[in-house]
Amino acid sequence: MGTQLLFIRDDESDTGVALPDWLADAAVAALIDEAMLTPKPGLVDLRGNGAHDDLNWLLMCHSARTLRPAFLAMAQAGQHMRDHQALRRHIGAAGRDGERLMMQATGGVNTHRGAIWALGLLVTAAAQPQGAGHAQAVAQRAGALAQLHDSHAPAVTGNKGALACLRHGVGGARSQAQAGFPQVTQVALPMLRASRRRGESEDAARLNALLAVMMQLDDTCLLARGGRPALEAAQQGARRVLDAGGAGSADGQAALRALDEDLLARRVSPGGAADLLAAALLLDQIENKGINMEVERENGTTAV
Ligand SMILES: CC(C)(COP(=O)(O)OP(=O)(O)OC[C@H]1O[C@@H](n2cnc3c(N)ncnc32)[C@H](O[C@H]2O[C@H](COP(=O)(O)OP(=O)(O)OP(=O)(O)O)[C@@H](O)[C@H]2O)[C@@H]1O)[C@@H](O)C(=O)NCCC(=O)NCCS
Ligand SMILES: Nc1ncnc2[nH]cnc12
Repeated sequence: MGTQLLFIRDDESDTGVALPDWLADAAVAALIDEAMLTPKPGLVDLRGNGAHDDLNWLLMCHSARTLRPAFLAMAQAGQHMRDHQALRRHIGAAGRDGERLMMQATGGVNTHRGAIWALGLLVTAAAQPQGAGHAQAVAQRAGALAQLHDSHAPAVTGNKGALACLRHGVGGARSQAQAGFPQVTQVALPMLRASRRRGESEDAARLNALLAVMMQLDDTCLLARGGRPALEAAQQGARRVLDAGGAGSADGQAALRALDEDLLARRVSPGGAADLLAAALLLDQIENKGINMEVERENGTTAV
């Protein structure tokens, strides 16, 4: 039923919180939930810094909170700006401001560049008053925004992800967004929900969603640090965990430990897949809110 719902587009939702504020809080919460999910292969989690010398989960959470004003600015623009080209330029500037805030807050460590991009586009699209609020529709609108040219963006970023795209002939974060986040809507969310339906714990469901994305994603974090061998090791290792029963089973947990050890030995981590898990957790919150509102409408308790 959730996929048929229209999202409430008023400035004030049922809880009295303006929609852009709610979306900014939801984006920050999704990033914190991702950072704290444990045990993730190669990534920062509650156990430690994974394959990263300069990261830990407290820094990831601090970075996430620092990004709230950037997500709020993007959601507010999505709610009020009707000219899509102008909106694209506006959120591009807000995204670059967010990157500067992140770098200041972390002392120059890249904690969330990919997440600012993905979740920034999604909060903008979710706040747009035209169109439906279910995950697929929000991701498609976000993809349409990502396809628009931002005339103020630097032609070449020189970032490691962009270089990895050129060297290995993959699309990376930019293509994933421009395609409407298929790894989020067609892989992560279905796995999250299927695991929940099977009665698995929320952590196991989220880990399974991460692993499902890892199996297929052209993750430029892995490519930049470890080339094709690292990407293939991560993809095959993720498949082995899921084939063994996933993060909720004893065999799956053993395979997950082996994958973690392999990625740590290679000093690589699936940072792009982690960002897309956070994007899935954000869209999950958005759809749940739509569903709750529909229930309240049916009960006659919320005027829409
Ligand atoms: C279009 C942009 C994404 C620009 O990206 P660019 O091409 O310049 O490359 P990167 O910024 O390097 O890569 C993008 C990040 O996206 C994540 N990612 C990787 N692969 C994918 C994928 N296939 N799909 C989705 N997302 C992907 C990944 O981010 C995570 O990794 C980062 C940590 O990496 P790490 O290697 O540890 O850190 P580094 O410091 O880079 O290296 P070391 O020195 O430590 O080895 C972390 O950020 C995670 O989030 C990629 O890194 C976009 O950013 C852009 O154009 N922005 C401009 C503003 C804008 O237009 N915004 C629009 C509204 S938001
Ligand atoms: N948990 C995490 N560890 C390392 N890099 C990341 N990028 C996004 N989330 C991450």
